[in-house]
Amino acid sequence: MRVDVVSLFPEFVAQMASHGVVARAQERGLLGVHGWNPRDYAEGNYRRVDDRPFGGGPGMVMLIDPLRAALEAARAADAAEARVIYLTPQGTPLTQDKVKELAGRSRLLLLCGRYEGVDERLVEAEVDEELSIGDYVLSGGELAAAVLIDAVARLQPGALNDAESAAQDSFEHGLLDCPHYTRPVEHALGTVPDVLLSGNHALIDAWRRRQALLRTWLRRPDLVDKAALGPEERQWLEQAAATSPE
Ligand SMILES: CN(C)c1ccccc1CNc1ccc(C(N)=O)cn1
Repeated sequence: MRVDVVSLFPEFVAQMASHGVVARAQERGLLGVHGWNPRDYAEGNYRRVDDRPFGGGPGMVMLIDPLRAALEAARAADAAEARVIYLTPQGTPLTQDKVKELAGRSRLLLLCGRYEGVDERLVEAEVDEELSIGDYVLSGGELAAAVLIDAVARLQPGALNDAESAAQDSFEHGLLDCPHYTRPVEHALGTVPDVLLSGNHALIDAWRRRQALLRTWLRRPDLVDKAALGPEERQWLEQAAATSPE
């Protein structure tokens, strides 16, 4: 998968892509991340990339032409068609299902806004979809782009080894993850649930699934409704709900 990022701080995203799973995915040729700075395409000796908003008000708006030129340069760098995504608080909330859909594409072009955002005419002409990583405001779209890059990188076949993909699996089924424990067994902070020391993997898997279900039910009931629970899991939850102190 190729990801091009249009940003006034391309080194920001390149930095994030040079660590951990994303860096390894790049080393394995599973992913390529490329930055494009609109300032490199800005005219005039001040190389303006923003200007004051029509209608007045505080802040600045990103100019169309430097962004458009950066987008065109990014498109021209590879023959594959790119899905153009604008990261913005006004976007559709990003979910794991959307991440899975995007991870299957061959090319993404991420537009990162700064200031008060981008001239709407550029958005209408160039953007395929607007996505938000959550209901909060950041000083730029770069962090949101980094989140999206990380999430799609993990889903590239060959990006994760078996242990890491286990961590991925929990949310894959729309549930929260179960608790995790490691050495030592005895600690001032407490002990480890016996079942995890039993070596009985059927029991351990059942315990983990129930813990994930219980946590999801307690912390994110909205996810329980969406998760495709088996009849036995739904029945178990009803029992837990009946006995839970809540
Ligand atoms: C400067 N702002 C407010 C802005 C305004 C319009 C577009 C982009 C930005 C960049 N900021 C962002 C971007 C994304 C998210 C998110 N929730 O995905 C939060 N903030």
